Amino acid sequence: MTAQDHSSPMLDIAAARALATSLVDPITETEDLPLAAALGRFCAETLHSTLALPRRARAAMDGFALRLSDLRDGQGLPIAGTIAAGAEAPDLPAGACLRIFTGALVPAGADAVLPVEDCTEEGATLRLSRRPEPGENIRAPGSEQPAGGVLLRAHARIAPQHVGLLAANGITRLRVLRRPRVGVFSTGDELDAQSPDSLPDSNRPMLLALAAAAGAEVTDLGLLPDDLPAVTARLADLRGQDLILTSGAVSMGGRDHLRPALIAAGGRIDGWRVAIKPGKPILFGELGPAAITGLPGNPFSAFTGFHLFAAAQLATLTGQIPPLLFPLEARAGFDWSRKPGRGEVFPVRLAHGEIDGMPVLQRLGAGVSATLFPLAEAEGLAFVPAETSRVGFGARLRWMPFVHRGV
Ligand SMILES: Nc1nc2c(c(=O)[nH]1)N[C@H]1C(S)=C(S)[C@@H](COP(=O)(O)OP(=O)(O)OC[C@H]3O[C@@H](n4cnc5c(N)ncnc54)[C@H](O)[C@@H]3O)O[C@H]1N2
Ligand code: MOO
Repeated sequence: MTAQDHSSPMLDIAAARALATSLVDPITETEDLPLAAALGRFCAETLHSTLALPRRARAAMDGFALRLSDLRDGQGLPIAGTIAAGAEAPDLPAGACLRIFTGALVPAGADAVLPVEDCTEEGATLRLSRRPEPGENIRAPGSEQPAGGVLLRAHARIAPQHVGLLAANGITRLRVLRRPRVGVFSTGDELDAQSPDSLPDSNRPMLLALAAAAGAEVTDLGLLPDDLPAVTARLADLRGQDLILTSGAVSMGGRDHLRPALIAAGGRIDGWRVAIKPGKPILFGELGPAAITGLPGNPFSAFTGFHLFAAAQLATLTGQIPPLLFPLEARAGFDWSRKPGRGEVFPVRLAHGEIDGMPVLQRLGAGVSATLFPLAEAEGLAFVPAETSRVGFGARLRWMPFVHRGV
């Protein structure tokens, strides 16, 4: 595709996602890390448990370990002692019971632990208010985790619960993928602090933050000016990124230099423009070994473009299948008439209450892509298909909450 090609048809969302992800390859380089440094990283290999847990029978409640065959109706049991936490348990003496605490080793010979709530102590004698079931409140060896079970699959993102599970299995180091390297440019002389009517650059810090939250090692590549030779030279010099994100300069205007600069710098344009609102002017390309995704300049369009396409590229880089878009169902807590023609993404938050057992979403903002203000209170993004002309109160909606997957 050339930089002048304004007539090529717009991609639909699925085709654009497929194209975007086809431009990146899963990372294969790995590094070895201590468990404490692995949060948010992607596991390089499937980890299996080497132990069945618990290794030995342990009490599930504070109470008394006893042998069911010692119980006689109406008779108590002498309390022969206490099993201290962390201590080796003595054998259970014949005809007696032992005081035991949650997690302590069950003494050999005991086949139930009766909780303190179900007995009373009369001096050194235990009175039982009921007969326990065989095995009651005993965590049997291997009952919680099999040996050889999967602890963490290759490419899973390491979340706090994985840190706990691996620690419980005595794993203190693990092999993770190197982070995807993402460089972010913004474009436009109006963002230069020296210009007379300068605007704050919101997209670059936001895209750096989005990529970092998705697990990338991010590099701030700065601001590209509205000058074709200068943009070309900056792109031609670029090394060491897996994915380059830009915002702005990708539409039709005379200052929209990204496409010609990418070609002049030796790159390729693989796709341009997606049938979606907002975010139509978006570019998918390559620059040397890196993919380059040119997001629109309007800040909300850059934000949605990241969620729809760049997030899928990052998932692919880390060996994952990109998650489904808008996987959850909810009901509209608003009535909205719109112009059909393009699928539309808009910010939402959860309203109080439910309709037919489903969460209710409130639409935020007025569909203006130049502002991030509606995101102040947003909890996710919802989607309506191209043909929809009205979303009535209570209508079904698809949406995706903002979550940093797996962490
Ligand atoms: N004739 C046409 N004009 C426009 C079209 C079109 O199809 N034909 N598309 C419109 C749409 S939709 C969008 S979105 C914008 C996107 O254009 P660009 O990607 O080329 O973005 P810019 O023109 O560079 O900037 C647009 C807007 O966003 C502001 N901006 C840019 N970068 C940042 C940043 N890092 N932080 C904050 N704000 C930023 C910029 O100042 C402009 O206001 O084009 C429409 N026009
Ligand atoms: O599609 Mo633009 O991205 O409307 O704002």
